[in-house]
Amino acid sequence: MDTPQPLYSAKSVRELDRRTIAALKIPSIALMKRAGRAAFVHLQQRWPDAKRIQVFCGGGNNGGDGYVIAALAAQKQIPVVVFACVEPQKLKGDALEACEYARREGVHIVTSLAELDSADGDTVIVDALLGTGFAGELRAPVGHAVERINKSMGAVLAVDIPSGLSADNGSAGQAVSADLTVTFIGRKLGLHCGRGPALCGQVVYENLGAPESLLAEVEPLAQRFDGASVRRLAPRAADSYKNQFGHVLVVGGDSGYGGAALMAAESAARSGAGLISLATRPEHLAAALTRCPEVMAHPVISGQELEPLLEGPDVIAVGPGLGRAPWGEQLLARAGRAEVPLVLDADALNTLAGGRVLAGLRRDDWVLTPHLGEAARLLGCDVAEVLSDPRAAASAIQQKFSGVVILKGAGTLIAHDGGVDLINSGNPGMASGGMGDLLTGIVAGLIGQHLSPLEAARLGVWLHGEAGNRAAEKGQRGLLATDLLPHIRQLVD
Ligand SMILES: NC(=O)C1=CN([C@@H]2O[C@H](COP(=O)(O)OP(=O)(O)OC[C@H]3O[C@@H](n4cnc5c(N)ncnc54)[C@H](O)[C@@H]3O)[C@@H](O)[C@H]2O)[C@@H](O)CC1
Ligand SMILES: [K+]
Repeated sequence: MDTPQPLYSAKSVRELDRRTIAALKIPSIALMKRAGRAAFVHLQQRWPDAKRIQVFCGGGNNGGDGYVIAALAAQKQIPVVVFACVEPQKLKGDALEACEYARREGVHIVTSLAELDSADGDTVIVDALLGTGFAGELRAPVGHAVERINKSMGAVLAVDIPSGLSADNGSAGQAVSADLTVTFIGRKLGLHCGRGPALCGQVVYENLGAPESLLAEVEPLAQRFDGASVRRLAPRAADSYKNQFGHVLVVGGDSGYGGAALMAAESAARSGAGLISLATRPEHLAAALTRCPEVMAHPVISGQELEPLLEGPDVIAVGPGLGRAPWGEQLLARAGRAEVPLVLDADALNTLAGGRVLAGLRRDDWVLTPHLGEAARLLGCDVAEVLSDPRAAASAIQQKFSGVVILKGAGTLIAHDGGVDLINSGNPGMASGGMGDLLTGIVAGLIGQHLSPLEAARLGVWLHGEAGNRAAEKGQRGLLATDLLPHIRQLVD
């Protein structure tokens, strides 16, 4: 199993920069030249036929990296022009030195956007306006440059981070939308959550020779897991029997929402759970048994009828299609007190947020799986606030309710009592109804197979996204949640 990758704040990366310079015993301009060279190598690999390069340079060291890139392009006889957002005579330190280097290589520098030709499809634009020094809202002159980059026809390489994106939390107002981001020294959390995945394009990490051991010296904001670093299920013994792999009960499916509960039940089954029960409205029974006869479907019309069904299972998933009517509230009130691990989703979360049911309950053995809207309700804030710092929001929900919190998104965050994890898997085709129900079923199915709630959350999130990627090979638009089911089965072993 690989170790997860640490993800840092801008402040921590600046600290890593300092430590790297000290450890390598090189002047800071030498590190800047390494950064520029690394970015330029990736530019040439990605766009070997680039006819011209426009470099947008800011007034700090991110701009300095840009001047180095421009110098290297000029050395290779590639037509290159720099737009200096901050006049060169105002530059200081390494950025000034890098600018002089570019000048010595004959790079043409302009200080007004009007002097810049419009970039066509053969142009590569280098965004070196703002890096880890960016804070607050984007100020005016930089905003015009960002607008110009985003409206142009050229491909865009962002140096270290797309300008305007927060390295700390992935929030962004006006920001560069890049095709490729080459990031240095420490991976920044903001590249991987919130708006980050949409703004960065492909992300490439270059450590610029920084010793690996340095990374452990600085506290990360989160750990990034992928298929190689999540704990997988152990192979099954030849003499296995079904009771060893957990009995999952799914509770949900009020009138009109029967499919949600059934999809959760079926995905728990495809994740390898030994036995699956479903407690749902009587009217959904026939459809459930037709679609998936392996599921033991029970009709429930009141909380009382659920009571005996709570005795058998090893894990209970509550919420898919539960609705917010008294029927769902009654079921949640009872299931929420069951003495086995729980997975709560959808209207179970909305009802929990309402505070009338399970008020004040904190459990170490439950997994809450909110999307942005549900997260906002759980915290009593609006979605914009969750988006402004998704990691902080996931942590705040975990602190309020305990257990494991999966905040779903392009970079899904998993908050637990040991910190925050992040997993990037999946694709925009998965923005369709039913996908969350599958995740709920998968996580419950994995807990049934003896992973801890946290391990099940990690593996479940990765597996769900990966199944989505495989299913999307035939196209993202029109991808249905049930299209993922065969892939879940292939990935779970
Ligand atoms: N420090 C180092 O050792 C290294 C730094 N490197 C580069 O340097 C970058 C960090 O450099 P700096 O710390 O100089 O910072 P940046 O260059 O990222 O940003 C500083 C500039 O941004 C402006 N700025 C800040 N907030 C703004 C806002 N809201 N609106 C408009 N302008 C704003 C500041 O006025 C200043 O001109 C990294 O991202 C990386 O690209 C690399 O060269 C590798 C080595
Ligand atoms: K940048």
